[in-house]
Amino acid sequence: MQLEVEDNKVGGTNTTATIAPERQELAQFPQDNVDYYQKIKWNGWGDTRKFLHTLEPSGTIAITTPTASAVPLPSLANYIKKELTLNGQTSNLENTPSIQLDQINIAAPRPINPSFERELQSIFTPDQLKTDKFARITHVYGKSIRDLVRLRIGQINNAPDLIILPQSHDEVEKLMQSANKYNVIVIAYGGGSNIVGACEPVTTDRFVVSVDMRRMNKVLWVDRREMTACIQVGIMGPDLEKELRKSGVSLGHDPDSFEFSTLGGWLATCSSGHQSDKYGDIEDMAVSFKTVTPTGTLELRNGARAGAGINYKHIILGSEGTLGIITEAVMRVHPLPQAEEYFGFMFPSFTHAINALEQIRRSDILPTMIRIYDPDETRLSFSSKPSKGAFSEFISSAIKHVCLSIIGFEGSKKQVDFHKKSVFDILSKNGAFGLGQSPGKTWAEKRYDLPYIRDFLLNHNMWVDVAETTVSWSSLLPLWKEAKQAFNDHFRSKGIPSWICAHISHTYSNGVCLYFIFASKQNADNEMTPYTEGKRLMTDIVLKHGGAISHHHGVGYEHVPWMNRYVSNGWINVYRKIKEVVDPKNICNPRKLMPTQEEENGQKKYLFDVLNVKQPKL
Ligand SMILES: Cc1cc2nc3c(=O)[nH]c(=O)nc-3n(C[C@H](O)[C@H](O)[C@H](O)COP(=O)(O)OP(=O)(O)OC[C@H]3O[C@@H](n4cnc5c(N)ncnc54)[C@H](O)[C@@H]3O)c2cc1C
Repeated sequence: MQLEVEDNKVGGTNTTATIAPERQELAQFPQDNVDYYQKIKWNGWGDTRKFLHTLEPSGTIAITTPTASAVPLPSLANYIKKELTLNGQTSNLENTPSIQLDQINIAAPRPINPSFERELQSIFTPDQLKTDKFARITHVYGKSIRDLVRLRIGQINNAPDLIILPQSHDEVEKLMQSANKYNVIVIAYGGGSNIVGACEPVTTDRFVVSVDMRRMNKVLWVDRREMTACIQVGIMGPDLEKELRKSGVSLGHDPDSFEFSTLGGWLATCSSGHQSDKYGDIEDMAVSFKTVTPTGTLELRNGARAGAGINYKHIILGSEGTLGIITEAVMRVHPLPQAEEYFGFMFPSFTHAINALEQIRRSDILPTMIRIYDPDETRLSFSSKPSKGAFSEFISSAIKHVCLSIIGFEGSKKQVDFHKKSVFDILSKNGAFGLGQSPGKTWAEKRYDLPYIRDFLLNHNMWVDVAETTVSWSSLLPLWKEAKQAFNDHFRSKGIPSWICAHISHTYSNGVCLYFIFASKQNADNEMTPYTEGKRLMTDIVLKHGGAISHHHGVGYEHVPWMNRYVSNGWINVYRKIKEVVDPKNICNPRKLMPTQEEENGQKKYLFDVLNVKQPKL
């Protein structure tokens, strides 16, 4: 490594001159002249090269990866058939393939204002401005079930007119000034991994630019004394960690979408990663950042904390691109852990597991991460394994109540040993049975793989979605029970099979993140109603139990109809006033995050209700 270290800082500000050769190479993205949006599945989750679940002629589901072809998952097909069953009948796995890209027609871009076009040409090189069909299709949606269904049937009504790939803060500033002058809508696009409709253009009357941030991918400096790093926020999770690790530090933010999301997206949606119990959620890691708004750039001071009025960073965190575009951020980092140990445990029931979790929280000696799966998710977890081990088979078929838990520890060896002892004592007092490090290791290796199953389900006439919330310890079990019962009752009473499971993935002194995954089959009319009904039901139940609309997925337009039940009107008005001041023409990602006045008065329908109500056959 040839890093230049001066005043505890590695690298220089806004320059690549002092950056090591390997970092310079990364800084010149795209290294292979291929932008990220070209490498990611346009109609599904993840990297086109990484994973494919296929149904073999034998009826077994197999998984194909770049290194191994068709590894069978012997229990998964049976699990899906059995669990998505009604009245004892076994569900079949019908084929419902996606449309091909070349079969999709989209409307031509709206005419561009010639003066705006001239200004763009003076700011950007031609390679940074894209209007081709592929670029427009890959920037219209995120990765929600509605998004994927619309892509798979070729329903693209409102693609952005132009995609811009800025490479510096200055370019974003010039773009924003120009867009504001010509009343052009600007939507920041990170990894596009949101599942709440947060990046979708939803107005039809103005020219729309999607600002793909992923070429802004440099770590500008690392300060090992203050343990902070200044980073361009278009960087994707793996590139960020790779760069930080060269300086012996890590951010410690590891969402399930880590491989395909950006630092800017994390900040703009208040994201949370697996290890939040130790390193905090993204808001705890963010020290300061620059936000380019239509009326100027908002900057924050660095520093450990300040009791000097409102904490301004919280006005931008979670604002989902509606107030401006974040370009660079100073983040807290931590030294690379000396020891990383992950373990599997089995609890006799979900209640035993929750009791243990609460006692661990109260002890203040926390693991880095702890995940508890309810019995349904435990069975899914065992049935999605490649090998048909006797133990896995036994668990996935016979056991009704046990719950798998994955518990991880990171830090110095001494710290890990100390934490392990305290946590293991609590676990054994609550009836947990140790499975050793093997399930923990498997979880750590495969932790980004589960979402690929969604593409398989869509290929076979099923849909799957998630709902997550932060709920108090006292409402946790009542919410879990009611949501599962109500979801299954709702669908089964209509003759539609359904399946729902849950896990707990982040803990706080006054609550936890409870995360549901639910699935059903398309109904006979092949419309989106089952999905919207399921989503509405789950969100209503979450609010009834005092849960947050979202612990980490954000609002977009999917959660807007519930916002005035979640925050008071006073706060909605405060947000609207801020928006009027920083974005008077409403060019930044309109109709997201908060209800408009017309939606609130009932003069306009919520996008949740009007977008995509009826779907043709998949
Ligand atoms: C399979 C799967 C698993 C997931 N797991 C997690 C998880 O564990 N934890 C979690 O927190 N989330 C998770 N998510 C949700 C999603 O990954 C997060 O919301 C993530 O933070 C979005 O980042 P992104 O870069 O993809 O942003 P995008 O989806 O591109 O954008 C999200 C919003 O942020 C805005 N935005 C993006 N970049 C900027 C910027 N530079 N300035 C201003 N606004 C910006 C966009 O306009 C949009 O409103 C998951 C999603 C999927 C599909």
